[in-house]
Amino acid sequence: MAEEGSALGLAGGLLKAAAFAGRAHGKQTRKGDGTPYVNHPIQVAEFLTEIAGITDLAILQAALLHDVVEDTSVTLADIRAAFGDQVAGYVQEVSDDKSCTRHERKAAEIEHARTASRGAKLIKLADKLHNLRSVQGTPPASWDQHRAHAYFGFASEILEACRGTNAALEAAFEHELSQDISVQGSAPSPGLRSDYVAGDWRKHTPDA
Ligand SMILES: Nc1nc2c(ncn2[C@@H]2O[C@H](COP(=O)(O)OP(=O)(O)O)[C@@H](OP(=O)(O)OP(=O)(O)O)[C@H]2O)c(=O)[nH]1
Repeated sequence: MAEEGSALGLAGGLLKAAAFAGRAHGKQTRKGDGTPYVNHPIQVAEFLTEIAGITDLAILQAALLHDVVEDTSVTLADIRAAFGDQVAGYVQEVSDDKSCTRHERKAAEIEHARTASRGAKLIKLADKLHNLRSVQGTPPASWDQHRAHAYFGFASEILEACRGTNAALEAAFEHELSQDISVQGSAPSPGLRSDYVAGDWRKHTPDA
């Protein structure tokens, strides 16, 4: 078996988590472009290496697995058994409670981000950065311009909650927030509205 920390050990650890996530997400697709859902956690892990310069295997594995407990039948105990306590801990930190309403869940997500570990904050930032790019490229079909602006506002609150974690990732996030969006033929306007006030995301995000 490859030694942990060796190049082969790191590659093996990453591939093990990617394969696990692929099996767990199965035929799930992204809401916007209908591509396999697993593309999202893979992209999140890539942002962490490419933009943030992260090489910590546990953080990268948790990025690959970050939606598995929230969105599939896999449990934290399964993650712990396959990847250990540290990875399971990060996944727990970034998993939302799907039994709550959408407003409760999103408010809790912002609140938890403030006190999350550095690893969990890195994953949150990369996760929302990819979602922002998805909204710009192919937003979920049911979203209008207001809903897209609401998501950018919500994401900006996640950014503020995670400030001071990684300068390059935060700069990429800020850049994304300032980019124009145009949904369903609306006139392009900066994703994060200049008059956005904390909590405004609730106005155009249905609670259920
Ligand atoms: N922007 C975008 N989002 C998509 C797409 N496909 C699935 N999603 C998921 O939809 C969520 C945003 O939709 P909302 O209506 O605000 O939230 P909800 O699905 O959790 O109720 C994101 O969750 P999240 O909690 O913000 O992030 P995550 O941790 O679940 O990834 C994201 O994961 C897509 O193509 N584009």
